[in-house]
Amino acid sequence: MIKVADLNIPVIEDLDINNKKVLLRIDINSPVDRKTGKLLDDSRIKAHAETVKELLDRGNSLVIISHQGRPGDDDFISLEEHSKILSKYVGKEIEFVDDVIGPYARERISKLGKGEAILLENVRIVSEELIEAPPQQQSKTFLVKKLAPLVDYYVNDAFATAHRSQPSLVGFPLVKPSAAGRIMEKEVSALSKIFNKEDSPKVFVLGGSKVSDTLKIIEHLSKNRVADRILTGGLVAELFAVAKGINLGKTNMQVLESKGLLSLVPRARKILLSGAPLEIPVDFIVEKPNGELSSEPENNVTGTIKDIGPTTVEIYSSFIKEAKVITLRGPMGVIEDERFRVGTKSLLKASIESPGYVIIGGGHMISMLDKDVEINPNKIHVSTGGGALLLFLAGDKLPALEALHMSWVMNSGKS
Ligand SMILES: Nc1ncnc2c1ncn2[C@@H]1O[C@H](COP(=O)(O)OP(=O)(O)O)[C@@H](O)[C@H]1O
Ligand SMILES: O=C(OP(=O)(O)O)[C@H](O)COP(=O)(O)O
Repeated sequence: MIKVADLNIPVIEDLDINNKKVLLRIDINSPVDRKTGKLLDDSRIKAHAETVKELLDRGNSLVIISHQGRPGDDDFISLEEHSKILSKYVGKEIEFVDDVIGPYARERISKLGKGEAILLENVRIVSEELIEAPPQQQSKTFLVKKLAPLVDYYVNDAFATAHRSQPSLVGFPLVKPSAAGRIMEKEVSALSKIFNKEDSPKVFVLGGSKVSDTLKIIEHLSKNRVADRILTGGLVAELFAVAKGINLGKTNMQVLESKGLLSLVPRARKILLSGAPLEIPVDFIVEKPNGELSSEPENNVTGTIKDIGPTTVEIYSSFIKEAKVITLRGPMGVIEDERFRVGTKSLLKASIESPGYVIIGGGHMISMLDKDVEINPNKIHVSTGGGALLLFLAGDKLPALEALHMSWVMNSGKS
């Protein structure tokens, strides 16, 4: 059992999950190469292989579900490649089933033999999965009603999606005995130990392109007085620069507009006015229309912003050096292009070389960690989560954890 604030979260031992048919929700959402459609990083797949192996060793058969990307985005792809990589890490074939709730998937699940494991297609091809709603409502979705009767238990290992109240995360615990998987258990236990409210200064490095999510995170970090400094990069920084009244030039405004981000300017302004401890870059690496790269100050940007600039790296690194805990999520630039990895890599290096404890989250940030960096657990925690990690650290109750608690209360009669 793990305890998170007033929640009791059952783990595999609490339910004695052996020789059963288990629906296992994992998060193997990974960065995708836009040109080839291939996966750029398999850290999450490797991490979840551990839970898969253990459940199989306990004699269970597994129906594995996950999402990848969001409909409409380049990385919204099939899980077929994931199944091959997962098979490699588990050391046993995890058959890919090209269906989620249709007759083919249900037939395959019904015939699943002892010790077998299958991975269903990207659960977000079922449109219900995109809707966030309370667990009671999610437990009545087609997804839950079609799959739940075919399994004995539900195990949620998807810490990285624990902040979403979607059917595959919060619907099943209300209708099946449920437990947290090993990754969920390890993340929650490790983060609760590492992250003390009293340790300061706490520095957060927040970049990337999930701007709306990051605004929510910043609001929570700020409201709960968790962050001493928030260093912004990526599209998050661009939005705050605009909110501050800085002219980033026509091209960058067009980029923000095309991604629907300009509607977030009033919210970003409110965050700034509320006194959030927020820093924005003083310079950027930009790409000119002729392909030339240059470093430009924040108040004289002419090209397309692709990374934070060298002066920003220097200033941010000095804040990192003074921090007791550094949490990084979301890259500083367009890291798919090698030329724009310098900002992100430099801040990662500064964090690892600093005396503070380092928490690294989010698929893109993790993919920038050099493979030869030694991960000493007394110094670094590499989380499988990004948004979920940050909201957890900000003191939010994650819906997936709340649903597991509800399941425990319903099935054990204990609170
Ligand atoms: N200045 C920028 N302009 C456009 N995209 C950016 C910029 N900086 C970062 N990005 C994009 O952010 C994406 C990663 O962000 P995100 O998905 O939020 O990270 P995470 O893996 O933590 O979820 C990358 O695809 C990267 O290209
Ligand atoms: O990659 C994820 O989140 P993250 O980018 O915050 O780490 C999770 O798979 C959740 O994906 P979502 O933000 O599309 O719900």
